[in-house]
Amino acid sequence: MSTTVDDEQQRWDTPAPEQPDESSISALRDEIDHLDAEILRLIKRRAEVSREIGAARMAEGGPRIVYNREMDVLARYRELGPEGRELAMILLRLGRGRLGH
Ligand SMILES: C=C(O[C@@H]1C=C(C(=O)O)C=C[C@H]1O)C(=O)O
Repeated sequence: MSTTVDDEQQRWDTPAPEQPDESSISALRDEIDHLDAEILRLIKRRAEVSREIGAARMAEGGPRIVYNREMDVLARYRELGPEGRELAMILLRLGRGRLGH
């Protein structure tokens, strides 16, 4: 494909997209690392609480799963789209089994 004079002109006229510089990328990565640590902590705690409730309920002869509560959890993550549903399903699964195994 050959370039025309107009293409060349366009290239000069179009501002380069804003690129974060190295130091802002590094700061943003630090924020991601911090967020991941927090998310992991919260996920572990959620699984713990969920298993505690499940164990208490089963000790009283109740069911392991309460579907209407699980539907509420799925609805909560709906704003994230299909991935939100997957995420909610994973959170529910983590509350049932051994964490991370
Ligand atoms: C934690 C509970 O037990 C189970 C786990 C749930 C959860 O992890 O959110 C929701 C419903 C139940 O299937 C509960 O009943 O609230």
